[in-house]
Amino acid sequence: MTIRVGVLGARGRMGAEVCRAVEAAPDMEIVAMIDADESVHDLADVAIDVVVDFTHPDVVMDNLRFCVEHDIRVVVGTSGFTPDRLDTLRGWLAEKPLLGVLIAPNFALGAVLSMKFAQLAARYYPSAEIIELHHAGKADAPSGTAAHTAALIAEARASAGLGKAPDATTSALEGARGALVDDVRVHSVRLAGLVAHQEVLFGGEGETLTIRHDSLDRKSFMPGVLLGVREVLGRDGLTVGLENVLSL
Ligand SMILES: NC(=O)C1=CN([C@@H]2O[C@H](COP(=O)(O)OP(=O)(O)OC[C@H]3O[C@@H](n4cnc5c(N)ncnc54)[C@H](OP(=O)(O)O)[C@@H]3O)[C@@H](O)[C@H]2O)C=CC1
Ligand SMILES: O=C(O)C1=N[C@H](C(=O)O)C[C@H](O)C1
Repeated sequence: MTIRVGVLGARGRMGAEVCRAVEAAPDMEIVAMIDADESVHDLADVAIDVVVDFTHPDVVMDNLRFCVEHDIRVVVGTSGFTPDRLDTLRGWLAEKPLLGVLIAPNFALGAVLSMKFAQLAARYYPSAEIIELHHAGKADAPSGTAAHTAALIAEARASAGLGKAPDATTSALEGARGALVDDVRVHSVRLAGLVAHQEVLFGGEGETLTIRHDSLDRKSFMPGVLLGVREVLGRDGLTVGLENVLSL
C-alpha cells in the first residue's frame, strides 16, 4: 500500500524538507501540499491517509480540528502545545475513537534520546536548567522541545521528592534568569546560523552533568517524521512524543 500524504506548511523550512523526504520514500506519495495562501479545507476532496503539519502555533489547532472532523490521521511537528490544547484535542478525538494523531515536540532521534536521558538524570541533581538555542527565524520561545523536557524533569523531580532548585538570586533584570516552565528555568537563544540545539544542565555536590543535542540540518528530523507517518496509521487516539513510538 502506498501511503497518501498531505503536507501543511509545505513551503516552510520543515514542510519543504518533509515533501522531499516523502517523495523519496518508496512507500509514500504526496497528494497535497498546502501553505499559508491555501486552506486546509482544500483537503476535503482529496483521498488522503495522513496529513503532516509543520505550520505555526497560531494555526495548528484549526488544522487539527479540520482533520479530525474529516477522519484524517495527523502527524504534528508544529510547536505550541500546552496541556489545555492537548485536552481540547483529546476531546475531539473522543468523538472519533478510530482516529490517530501523533504530536512530537522533536522528531530527531538524538533529541528524543537526550530528553529521555534528562528524565533519567533529573532525580539525582538538586539543580536543573535548560538552554535551548535556535535559528533566528523561530516564532516561539521557549521551544516545544524545551517545554517537553522541562515537564519530564519536573515530573521526575516531584516523584523523587526534590523541592525547588537552590537559587539565592534576590535581584535580577527581567528575563535574566530565563522563563519558568514547570518550575524549571529555560533560557532561549536565537542566533543566525543555528538550526536547533539544546543543553540540559544538572548540578549537584561538586559536579555537573550536561546533556547536549544538536540538529545541524533539518534532515535530522526526517527519519522520525517518516516513522511517525507509518506508525500513526496503526495508532488510535493521541500519542505525544516520539519516545512512545520508539518504545524508549
Ligand atoms: N517537531 C519537530 O521535530 C520540529 C518542529 N518544528 C516546528 O514546526 C513549525 C514550523 O517550523 P518551520 O518550518 O521552521 O517554520 P516556517 O515558518 O519555515 O514554515 C511554516 C510554514 O507554514 C506556513 N503556514 C502558515 N500558516 C499556514 C496555514 N494556515 N496553513 C498552511 N501553511 C501555513 C507558513 O507560511 P508563511 O511563512 O507565509 O506564514 C510557512 O511556509 C514550528 O512550530 C517549529 O517549532 C520545527 C522543526 C522540527
Ligand atoms: O522551530 C524549530 O526549528 C524547531 N522547533 C521545535 C521546537 O520548538 O522544539 C523542534 C526543534 O527544536 C526545531
